[in-house]
Amino acid sequence: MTLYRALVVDVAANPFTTEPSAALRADDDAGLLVRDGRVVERGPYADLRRSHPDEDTVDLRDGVLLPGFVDTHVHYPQVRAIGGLGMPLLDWLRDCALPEEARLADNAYAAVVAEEFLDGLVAAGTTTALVFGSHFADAVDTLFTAAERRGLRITAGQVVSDRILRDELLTTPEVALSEGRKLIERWHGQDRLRYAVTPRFSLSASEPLLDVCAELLDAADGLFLTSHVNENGAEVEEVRALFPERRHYLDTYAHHGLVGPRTVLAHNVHPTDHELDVLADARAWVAHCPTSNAALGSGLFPLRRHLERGVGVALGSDVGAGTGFSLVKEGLQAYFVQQLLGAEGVPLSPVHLLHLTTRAGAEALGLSDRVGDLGVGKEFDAVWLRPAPSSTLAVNLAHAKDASDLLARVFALGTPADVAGVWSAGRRLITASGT
Ligand SMILES: O=c1[nH]c(=O)c2nc[nH]c2[nH]1
Ligand SMILES: [Zn+2]
Repeated sequence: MTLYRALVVDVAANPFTTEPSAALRADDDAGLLVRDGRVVERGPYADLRRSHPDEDTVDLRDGVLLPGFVDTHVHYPQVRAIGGLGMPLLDWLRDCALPEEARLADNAYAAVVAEEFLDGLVAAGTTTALVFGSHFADAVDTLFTAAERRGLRITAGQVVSDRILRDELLTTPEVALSEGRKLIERWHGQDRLRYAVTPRFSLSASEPLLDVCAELLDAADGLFLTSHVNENGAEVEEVRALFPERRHYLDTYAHHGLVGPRTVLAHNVHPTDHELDVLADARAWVAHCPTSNAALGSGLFPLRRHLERGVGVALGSDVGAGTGFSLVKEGLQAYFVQQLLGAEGVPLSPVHLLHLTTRAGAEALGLSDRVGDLGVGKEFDAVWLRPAPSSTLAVNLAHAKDASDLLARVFALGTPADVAGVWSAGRRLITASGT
């Protein structure tokens, strides 16, 4: 067993339904006793030390210990495609993302990209992610192999499309079914890995391919479905033209039985009220990706309408349209967007931001009994933020008046450079750069 000593800050209840100050749990000089990767006791360090005098202590008092971040939407083959600014979605896909994604046909290339991608997650303090895979089955296999080696909690799948994209990225319903089945058999439920059926978006998926997605979703218990929806005005119009019989964009998925409690759809910047009702009834989740939405000019996310209609929302970095792996940055950008919406926005407190970056993601991924906070019984997935001495963040942390104020300063100023340690199920993770 190991005893961790730190200022521990996490969220113990949903601040959208509980008073944020009551949802916040902040323990100064706390002890977390970890056995077999799980938190088995939490309390004042002095008490735990007294009752466990022989356990090793890891002293993390310099800085703050948070639950590992949960990224509910991030693209593995786009780690080298970050920073393509100045283009709307469909141009960005054509000129920036898809040429890079095509390179993963070479599995040696994919193996290097997989390590860069996982390094990016870990360096940003992300320990759990729902990952958009590659169009190439071998590259997806490579990602799972690398994630298993590191002990990260990854849900991912092969991206499938059979129209509109460049030829190398297209499959057929028959091939998608057979490759998907093999990947599910090999990886779903293996260690901390699970499979997500992943039509890229209905713009690039025919009705027969969406039928195959439904068939794959039935191939094992606990499979996830992830895709994109309602991201950009031109995209929504094109989907409408391609699916004249469907009521709206969401219906292109719902019609095939693809919208349920293990569905996570990215963006949803432009939903109709009926789509929000369908999502809420299905208990499906939306991955809000605020830096991506700003970078591509997709729009300002209507969080208030999602909350009022009962749709669950978590956060995604959406690398590479998003501007990096940091969920701290996504949290800050989510806050900015709601501020910019004025009376239509939801004023987000620092507790909301920590909730959106940790607990909400765990819930979206059906993992809230295991990760998302650092309570007793949860796995020790944690990120230790320790800013460089006399950095602006260090100065601000030293002058925070309470835990909520400290979180506000973390979200305003924190970057991956402040991540000094990351643990996944009690195991310390190391990146290529030595985090
Ligand atoms: O932000 C996005 N990134 C993508 O890679 C993508 N593909 C379809 N729709 C998308 N949106
Ligand atoms: Zn995306």
